[in-house]
Amino acid sequence: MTERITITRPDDWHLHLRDGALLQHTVPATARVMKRAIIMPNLQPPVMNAEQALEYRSRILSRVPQGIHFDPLMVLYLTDHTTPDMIAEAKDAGHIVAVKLYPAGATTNSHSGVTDLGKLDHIASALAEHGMPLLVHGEVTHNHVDIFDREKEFLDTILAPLVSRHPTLKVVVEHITTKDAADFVKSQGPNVGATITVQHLAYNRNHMLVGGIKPHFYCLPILKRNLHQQALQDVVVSGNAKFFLGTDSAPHAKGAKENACGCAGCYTAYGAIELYAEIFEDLGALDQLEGFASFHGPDFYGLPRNSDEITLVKQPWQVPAEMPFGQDVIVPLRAGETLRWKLEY
Ligand SMILES: NC(=O)N[C@@H](CC(=O)O)C(=O)O
Ligand SMILES: [Zn+2]
Ligand SMILES: [Zn+2]
Repeated sequence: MTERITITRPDDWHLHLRDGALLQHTVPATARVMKRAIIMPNLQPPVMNAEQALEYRSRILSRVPQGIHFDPLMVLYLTDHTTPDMIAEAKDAGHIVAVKLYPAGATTNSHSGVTDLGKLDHIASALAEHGMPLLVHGEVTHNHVDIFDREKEFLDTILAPLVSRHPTLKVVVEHITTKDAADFVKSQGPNVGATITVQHLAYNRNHMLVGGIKPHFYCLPILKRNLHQQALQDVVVSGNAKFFLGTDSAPHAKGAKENACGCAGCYTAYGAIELYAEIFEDLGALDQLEGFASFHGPDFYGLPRNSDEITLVKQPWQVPAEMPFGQDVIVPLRAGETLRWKLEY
């Protein structure tokens, strides 16, 4: 039985840090283990231009614990008013590596997102020209499309046509949840990749809905049926380099989750690599963890792989029932449960 694993230091290619007082919790939780993270721009108001992105980056850096080198990779939030010039400016500013597409109304703080998904060609061309990836929350928002079908519908009606019109555009399908998305990404060229979260590997909709509704499993895109979970597990076990670690750690205070209208998002950053290690071990694929967590992401983004390492040891520890979160508390994914792997400091 493996008791200890050492891998190249990982990065998180999809992370929500929030802002203000919450950064004192969220930044150290990720910076303890990840060298870099793609910082999602869905603040209120969103991070829409280079200046806002660099200001947000300094607020994040001011919360990095001493002695740790953490590099937040910033992202612009695409709105109906984003112009190719704003993209060029972001590229020139440095530290801004991608642009994020939220279909308006698809998820948390997406109301400023794109309302007409058919009008993205000028943005796609600018991104392709600058070699900047388009990161997508891949769900349509039409009322008549069932919430469990929204990812597939987005791929079929929006993304596949967009990618075929812009064959050199780099696209990351974020937090994929379906076999359809895994198959779509596999069928495309090396310019199309995907992030996969802990919760979509570890759970399916039964975990959320059988025996009582469990709001801490509610995230978007929503957990799907088990055959989709299985398809995601299969791609990570296969070691396919198009798929990489993106926690989508999306913290919301306990009261906002345990609510008649609960927010979407799971908080996993506190134990991200430990949670993935457990799943990979359960899948008999611990040997694939390093590629998924540390190689495939930088290779896709065209960034260097990290040069230092981390070690995980088999040392069971109990996840707290709650953690401090500004004036509030947060309930982490796997609250009160025992995790098998621990980061060795
Ligand atoms: N994934 C989620 O359920 N929530 C994210 C938004 C997102 O990534 O879609 C959040 O910001 O809370
Ligand atoms: Zn999303
Ligand atoms: Zn997210």
